[in-house]
Amino acid sequence: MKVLIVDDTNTDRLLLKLHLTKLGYKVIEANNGQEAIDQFMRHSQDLDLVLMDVQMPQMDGFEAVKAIRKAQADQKQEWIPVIFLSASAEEDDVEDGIMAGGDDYLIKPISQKVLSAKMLAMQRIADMRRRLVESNKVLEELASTDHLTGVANRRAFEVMLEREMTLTRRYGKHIACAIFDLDKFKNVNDTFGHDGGDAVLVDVANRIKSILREGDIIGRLGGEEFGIIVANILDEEVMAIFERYRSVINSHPVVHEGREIPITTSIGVALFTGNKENKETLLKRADDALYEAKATGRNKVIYRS
Ligand SMILES: Nc1nc2c(ncn2[C@@H]2O[C@H](COP(=O)(O)OP(=O)(O)OP(=O)(O)O)[C@@H](O)[C@H]2O)c(=O)[nH]1
Repeated sequence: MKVLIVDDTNTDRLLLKLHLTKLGYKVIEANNGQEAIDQFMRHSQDLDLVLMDVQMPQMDGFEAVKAIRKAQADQKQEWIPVIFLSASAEEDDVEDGIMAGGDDYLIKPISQKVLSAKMLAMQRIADMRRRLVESNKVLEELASTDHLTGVANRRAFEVMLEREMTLTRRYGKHIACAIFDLDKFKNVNDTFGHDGGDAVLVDVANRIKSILREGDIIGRLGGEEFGIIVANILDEEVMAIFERYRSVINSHPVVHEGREIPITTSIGVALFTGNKENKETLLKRADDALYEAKATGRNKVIYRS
């Protein structure tokens, strides 16, 4: 557990540090309110607890914690517990401390026994918080991943598309948004079973990933449909890039349980150049191009600039 000790009195700070280091905690220090804010911001990723003196010149502990809580909220950071340390045992001060964003309030001189017990309680909270952050990460990943192919699902793909469109509007580099739809996929399922169909979807996702440039994005939009975003693309490159994708998919059959499954895809592409268009209309243009590819024979790329 990593602890930030804030105290303007050197001896108090060093005694606390000595005690906590002996108990096995990692300690960082600050000797005034502003330094506490700076240290907090610098270490917020792995800090577990702040022990904050209240009476300090210039900026007192309450003010420092208020500023820390505000910065934390602005940057959507996790809550890190704060214990105030004060010589004042006034009830109003305890209340002010909690209102300022503290989680506990200890009265100086602090008994080592009480401090050790409080540290143990804070350790439990820190462990719980860490587990929560981990599970949130896993949940977030599950909520944004297609479970069959492991690529982004439609929701996550659309979020990334929106972000890429914002970047295009800001920096002017164009993006291509494409929809891939496997041809006659119903036949694949009918002939090779649902497992065969699933194996094709996984293989196709892997083939796309194998030639995806860094920074480009793949998602499964649903069924046998994938979305691709190619960033920083020039108008004259579009056809060659997507012909390459088409050929990596139809170059050789997918092998499932010893049987070969031939596969082709139709691709509709639309270019986004930073105009007022939104993601729905961009996807619609790609979808219209895809419809044209399907209607005019499949296994081809149709591009709408
Ligand atoms: N195996 C498998 N099949 C799926 C999955 N999701 C959708 N499908 C199937 O994909 C097929 C899509 O068929 P259609 O929309 O008729 O299109 P298609 O046969 O690919 O024909 P075209 O798109 O016109 O070339 C349906 O049979 C769906 O059941 C999936 O996760 N796994």
